[in-house]
Amino acid sequence: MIWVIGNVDGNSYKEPFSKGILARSLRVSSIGLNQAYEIANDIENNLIERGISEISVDELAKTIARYLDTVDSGFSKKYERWRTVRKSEEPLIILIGGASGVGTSSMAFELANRLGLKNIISTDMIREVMRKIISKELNPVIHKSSFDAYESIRTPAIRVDAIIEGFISHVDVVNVGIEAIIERSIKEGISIIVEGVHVVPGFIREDLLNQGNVMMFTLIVEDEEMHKQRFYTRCRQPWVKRSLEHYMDNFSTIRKTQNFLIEQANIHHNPIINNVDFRQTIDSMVDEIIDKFGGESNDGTKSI
Ligand SMILES: Nc1ncnc2c1ncn2[C@@H]1O[C@H](COP(=O)(O)OP(=O)(O)OP(=O)(O)O)[C@@H](O)[C@H]1O
Ligand SMILES: O=C(O)[C@@H](CO)OP(=O)(O)O
Repeated sequence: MIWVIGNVDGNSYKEPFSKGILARSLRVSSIGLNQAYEIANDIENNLIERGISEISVDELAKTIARYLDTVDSGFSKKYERWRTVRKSEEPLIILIGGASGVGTSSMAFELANRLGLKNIISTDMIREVMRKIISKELNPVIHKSSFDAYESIRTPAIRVDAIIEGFISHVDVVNVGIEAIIERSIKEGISIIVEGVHVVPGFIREDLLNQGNVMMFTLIVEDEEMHKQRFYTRCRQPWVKRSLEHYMDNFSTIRKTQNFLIEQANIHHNPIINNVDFRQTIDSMVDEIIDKFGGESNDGTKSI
């Protein structure tokens, strides 16, 4: 057996070498699952051939980077820069917003898998807790969907557009919960992905966004027909209880909320990703994260 020796706060620990853990850690470099397992297998065989029974985490990481370099220098650069992000003392907090149906929950799940993150929270769940605390009488808008919240605004719309007014009132309440999650994650050092329609650029406190490794993305689906299809695919799953009708009846207002999200993302210089191909979406998010927090690449450029 090969032992991997690590160090936490000056205390060393050892654990058995795991091909599964190694393979998963390679996924961040956009290496497919099969190739990642083949590489992990090769690296293990190489260690056995060299008669190594103990290896430090740093030495193992160097061995992996050297191996990846022989396959594709892009892989090794990405791998090493991701390690810089992982070694940061600050947790990674990724916020993924987007209008209903564009794929925030699906992409959060895929990204967590790619990065090996264990915590995902949906803003719909934060809202659900709030609905138990705040009565419909006190705050009717959060008891609606983000896109039809305008139907419950008590005071007449002050802004020109009632749909956006309703959306803002709805998001504003849930945002309090999002900020609490970010505060707690920073305080406890927990890396997390927060996803949902309530993640809107310009709403979350700047001082929180500037702390630690916080990164926000806005997902969109530019093509109307494709966006519509997403609701069909979601409702096709037998366990999904959301009614297709609710989203189809409100499709034009959902698109309006997407336009508002795009405007906000542009004003606040947040990355916008057109979520067409899921691999490309995840690759773009990973690249943006590594570019922002992974330091300079070896050749001095910021792009990967
Ligand atoms: N890049 C993609 N390619 C193909 N299908 C996708 C992609 N992203 C999401 N989908 C599919 O679109 C549907 C809607 O996605 P999802 O439920 O993740 O949206 P959402 O933004 O979380 O919606 P809501 O905010 O209303 O909960 C799902 O069936 C999902 O599998
Ligand atoms: O408010 C919304 O836009 C959606 C987001 O998922 O929630 P629900 O469909 O549960 O109303």
